[in-house]
Amino acid sequence: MNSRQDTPDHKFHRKALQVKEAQARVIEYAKLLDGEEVPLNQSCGRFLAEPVIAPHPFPAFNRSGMDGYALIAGDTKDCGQDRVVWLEVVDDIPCGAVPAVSITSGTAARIMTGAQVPEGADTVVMLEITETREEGGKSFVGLRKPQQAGRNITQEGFELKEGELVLSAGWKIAAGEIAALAALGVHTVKVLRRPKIGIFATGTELLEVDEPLQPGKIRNSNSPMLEALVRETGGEPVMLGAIIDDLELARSKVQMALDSYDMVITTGGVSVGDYDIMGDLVRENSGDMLFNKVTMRPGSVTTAAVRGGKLLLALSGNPGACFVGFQLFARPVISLMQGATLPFLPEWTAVLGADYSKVNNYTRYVRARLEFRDGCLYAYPAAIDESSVMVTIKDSDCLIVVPPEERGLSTGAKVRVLKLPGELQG
Ligand SMILES: Nc1nc2c(c(=O)[nH]1)N[C@H]1C(S)=C(S)[C@@H](COP(=O)(O)OP(=O)(O)OC[C@H]3O[C@@H](n4cnc5c(N)ncnc54)[C@H](O)[C@@H]3O)O[C@H]1N2
Ligand code: MOO
Ligand SMILES: [Mg+2]
Repeated sequence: MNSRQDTPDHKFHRKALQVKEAQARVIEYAKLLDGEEVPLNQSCGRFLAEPVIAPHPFPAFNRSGMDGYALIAGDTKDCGQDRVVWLEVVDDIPCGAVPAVSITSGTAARIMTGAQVPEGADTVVMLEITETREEGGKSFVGLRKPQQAGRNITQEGFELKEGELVLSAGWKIAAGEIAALAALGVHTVKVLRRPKIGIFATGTELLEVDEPLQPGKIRNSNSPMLEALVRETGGEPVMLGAIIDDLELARSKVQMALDSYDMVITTGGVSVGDYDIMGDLVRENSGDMLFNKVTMRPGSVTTAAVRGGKLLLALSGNPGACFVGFQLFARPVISLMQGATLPFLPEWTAVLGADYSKVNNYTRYVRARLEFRDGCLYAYPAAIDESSVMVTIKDSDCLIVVPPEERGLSTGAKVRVLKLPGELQG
């Protein structure tokens, strides 16, 4: 293990990358995963592995939009307030039935909303403007107003033609997509596999969440946070626990995780301290290293490496830095692996709701709360947002991007914000 005496100089000399450049380096390793069939009711939030083509028109038949009578509009041209035209009712078509006969001049069919319009009929007249009579064992429908052809009928294929592209590959499935797939009889869907993300923490100070507090120790809050973040991003977290600050242990854990999973995320031990073993581990095989410093705060020590084509993202142990590091680097990779086309956090413009005075030579990602007021979006920076602070992560729905060396920002300033996933808190 390192001691202060034998700390090599190069440990301190890190080349800092801009966030955009660091993101470009990691997303190169976001390889698209293979597809898998899932039942339709489990496909929400997944990305299609292949396009969906309509196997039949939708609707599949000319559909009545009203409860009424299907008839030929031309038959009603001589109608008037005092001139009722009577048509013989030759069929009764509830939803789900197939018309028994075609409509010819002088006849009509009683029909319900959603039922198949019979051949020959070119309009449906709603019940409310009709009258009926029985005569000689026959039913008749009477009309006092001329009707237009084409009314209250949805043509076959109005929404989708047979063979039409319904959803392209890479499309994210939500409720509307599920409705379309269900209507077309697509009961299993080929989606891209969820990436398996191995997660472990390093730190001799770490206790399990269910352990009683001990002097000098803290509970491992980053691992469960990362687990939730991976899940939120559509990945499948694989929890590999926490290890003490031991280089040998970390090395074998990283190797095992990279062999088994699509990507590995660690937290802790990436700075220059005596026990920052993850930093050492990545540096010892420096050919694999993508970066170990980024011009951002929090998370300047965020480190990434590639081994066997797989990405190892070593995030800081400081909770704020761990969170921001995930959002900027892990999220786009996990999203791209599933076929997402917009993998980065959406960028919005907001008005700063309170002064922000911290100045930095790196870009700052400030946790903030968004609020819509009078048609305007305001961003309120968290009262405490240091890298080591955990408690205000829960209060934030965005990260304000404060450019480097900005001389402090005043209330009312226009700011760029990265919108975090989820609803705005009330
Ligand atoms: N001499 C220097 N010291 C530090 C520098 C520097 O440039 N020179 N950078 C600072 C910055 S910036 C950060 S950020 C931190 C990064 O620390 P590490 O990533 O090496 O993380 P640790 O040393 O392991 O822990 C830092 C902090 O976070 C707590 N921690 C760690 N793991 C967890 C976890 N799983 N759950 C909750 N909290 C965790 C840990 O106890 C420490 O308090 O370094 C600065 N130092
Ligand atoms: O990495 Mo540290 O979070 O820049 O403060
Ligand atoms: Mg450290």
